Amino acid sequence: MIEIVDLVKRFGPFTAVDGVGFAVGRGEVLGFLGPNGAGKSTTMKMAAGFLTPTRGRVSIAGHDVERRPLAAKEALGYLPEGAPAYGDMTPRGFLEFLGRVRKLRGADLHRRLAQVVDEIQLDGVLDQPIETLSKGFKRRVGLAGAILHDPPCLILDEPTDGLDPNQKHEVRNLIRRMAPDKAIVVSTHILEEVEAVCSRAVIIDRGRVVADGTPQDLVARAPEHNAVRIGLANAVPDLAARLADVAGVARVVLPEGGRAGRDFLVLPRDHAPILEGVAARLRQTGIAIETLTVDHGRLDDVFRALTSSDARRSAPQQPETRA
Ligand SMILES: Nc1ncnc2c1ncn2[C@@H]1O[C@H](COP(=O)(O)OP(=O)(O)OP(=O)(O)O)[C@@H](O)[C@H]1O
Repeated sequence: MIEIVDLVKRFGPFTAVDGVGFAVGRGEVLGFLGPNGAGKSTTMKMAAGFLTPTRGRVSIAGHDVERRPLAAKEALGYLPEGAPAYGDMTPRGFLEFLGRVRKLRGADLHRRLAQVVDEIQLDGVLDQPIETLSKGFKRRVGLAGAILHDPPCLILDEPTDGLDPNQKHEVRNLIRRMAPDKAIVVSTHILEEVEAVCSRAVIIDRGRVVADGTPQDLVARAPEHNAVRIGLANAVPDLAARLADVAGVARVVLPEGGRAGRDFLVLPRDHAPILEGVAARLRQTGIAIETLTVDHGRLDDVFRALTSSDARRSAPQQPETRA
């Protein structure tokens, strides 16, 4: 439904987007991630037909954005960065205007408007000039405008930016509700949002795709994926040495904020599952265990490993303190 092929954007000598490509099918919510300045908004502007690519092409619901711009835009709802709107209009006037641009008329327009206003909870501010609304409400007006014509494809640039936690939750629920019959791209800096609503994540760094997979696939690349955390009732200073030769164990370190001699982080070699071996060795030693858990890894560790320049020069490190 949304197909982006080898997209490049140069501003003078600077390459902001450098060969980005991915496709999003119906029912998929793709989280588009990257650090500040990575090229997310520039990619989304090109995908929505608001910026001409230096190279590459985009198709929306089968329509080439450059060759069939009207058909492509009819099939697309786009929430740009900052959601620009006419400040002196009210949300009601603005959304009615957008609805008419989108060819909605009469009862259809009013039915759809009522539905969207209810979904995005805009009733309280419908008749207040947009320029007097809080940042969160302005963002919600933009989101209402993007989904008003119920398009099959959505590109949402940081849809929860500026919203309070309750509203963030509501907007994520709305995206989940819309997901089964739409193709959706959502850019965000909030990694928990990706795990909450996205079926797939693409990470870009300096204009290039550096990862593309399900959130679970990406988490499995975290340095601590399948590591085992041990908490002991009493200190056993030589436990690290006793675990060092368990099959698959790379090293044993003191976890961040851990208690020396009582807390241990056992890191596997190549994410090997080591829980059983570690547990068997602990049973043999007869040590009293307070807690024993497997780490699944965190998306933000993966994000940092793939996108920060320091991390790219060397493999992600655990704190150097030996347990
Ligand atoms: N019109 C422009 N002229 C020159 N450089 C631009 C222009 N638009 C964007 N850039 C540059 O392109 C790079 C990518 O910007 P972009 O806004 O796409 O990043 P982003 O990933 O959306 O960042 P953020 O997370 O901060 O919103 C940045 O270095 C930005 O300064």
